[in-house]
Amino acid sequence: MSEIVRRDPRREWIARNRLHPDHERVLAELGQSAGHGMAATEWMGPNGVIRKNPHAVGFIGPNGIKRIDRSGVQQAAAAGRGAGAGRKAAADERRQVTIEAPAFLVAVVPDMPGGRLSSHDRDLLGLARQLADADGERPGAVVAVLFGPGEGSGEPKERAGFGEAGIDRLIVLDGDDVDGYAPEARLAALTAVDGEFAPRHWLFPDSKLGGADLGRRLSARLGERPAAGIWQVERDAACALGWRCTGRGAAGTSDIQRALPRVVLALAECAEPVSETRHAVQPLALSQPLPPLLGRIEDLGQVAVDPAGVALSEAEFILSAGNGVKDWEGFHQAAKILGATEGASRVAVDDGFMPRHRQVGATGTWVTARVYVAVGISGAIQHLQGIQSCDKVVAINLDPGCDMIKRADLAVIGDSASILAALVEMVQRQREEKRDAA
Ligand SMILES: Cc1cc2nc3c(=O)[nH]c(=O)nc-3n(C[C@H](O)[C@H](O)[C@H](O)COP(=O)(O)OP(=O)(O)OC[C@H]3O[C@@H](n4cnc5c(N)ncnc54)[C@H](O)[C@@H]3O)c2cc1C
Repeated sequence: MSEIVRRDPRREWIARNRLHPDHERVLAELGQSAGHGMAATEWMGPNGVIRKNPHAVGFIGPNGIKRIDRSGVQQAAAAGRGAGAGRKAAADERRQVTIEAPAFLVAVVPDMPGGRLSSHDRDLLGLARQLADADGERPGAVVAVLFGPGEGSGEPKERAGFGEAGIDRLIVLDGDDVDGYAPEARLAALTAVDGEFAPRHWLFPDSKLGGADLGRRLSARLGERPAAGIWQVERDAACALGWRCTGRGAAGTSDIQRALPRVVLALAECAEPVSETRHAVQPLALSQPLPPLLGRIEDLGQVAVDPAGVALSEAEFILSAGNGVKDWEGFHQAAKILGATEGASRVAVDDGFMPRHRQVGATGTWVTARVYVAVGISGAIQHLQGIQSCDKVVAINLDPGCDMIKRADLAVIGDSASILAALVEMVQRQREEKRDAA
């Protein structure tokens, strides 16, 4: 047999094409995968020369600047999309960690928008783990403090991923008092937690969803000067708690370094979310029930807004139209019935079907919706860049091989007009049944 190494141009092409469904498998076969579904940044080529894969490091951020991918979501998702079984196996491979007698506690108060951990919450839990696990001899435990329905009312489905997010202990503070917008009651509840468990650190997401406000209130109550806008935490023996932090200051124009205080308000991407361990999520409870509080704020509930008036960058649910939409009346009707904000591909905008401010993508708006439904959009790289922060992507398309289907978490193959019509009919029927039942 000849010793000559034969090249396979097709496999090499797949190895270069990150969107190809077999990309991860072929990378692994060629020894260019770092395992756990992520592309390696460096490997040795057939002639002994070290090769670098510049694409494996980071992604383009919302402001167009290349960022380090701290979330691991893109790579994990890319790996998982091609092989659902692979993703399950990766999840099962996580090391189980139970911290029986923690040396200290790190408390995290996640925003939980829509009742689920957001990516910002997961970054924060990653930061909490960094602080808790720094001393292998005397590890701390990460305790998440949630406001919401108690354990007695059943385990919500969303809590299933808490262990994977890095939570060792869970305190659920429930009751009508802390429900909805109730900063006074929530502050009183957190003060009670502080009094009883005295966590070494309190971590809040520095976000407009509640964390920024609550964190500042708790700092004032505890008499601690908080560190806000934190994006990096590093060990520093010279600091009182052994850590130094860097945060955005001066209206976001410069970085400020200081010793890490007890109360920390951290930005998204402050740390990598937990990816290798699964934690115990043991329930913790206050020994005393929360005292009744005479609140001065009354939450009158949420105000319904017209989704059509919501800016794309703030929309949680987007129905986006591309060149594959032919029935525009049906599309607008579907967006109205589903309560979705409308988006569009550049082609739909250039063709005059949608206004320019509805364009999603590199030269349009970078969106962060929890659900993004792409109707008749092929998934050009410029469009995919604009939706990389979306939680769940649903694609409706005739072409099962298009890039949007590869990116999607759920794909529906078929004609956009008939699928949207069927969806509208189903939603309307369900609403009528609910009305009849009421
Ligand atoms: C510098 C530059 C910047 C750009 N910036 C952006 C940007 O910000 N945003 C952006 O979107 N694009 C941008 N583009 C354009 C981008 O490259 C693509 O051309 C564009 O996104 C394609 O739009 P589309 O997917 O709607 O259309 P197409 O590529 O034509 O895809 C139409 C899709 O609809 C499907 N389809 C057809 N009929 C049906 C049917 N009846 N039912 C269901 N599916 C159907 C097809 O299978 C296909 O997948 C940019 C391009 C350049 C060069």
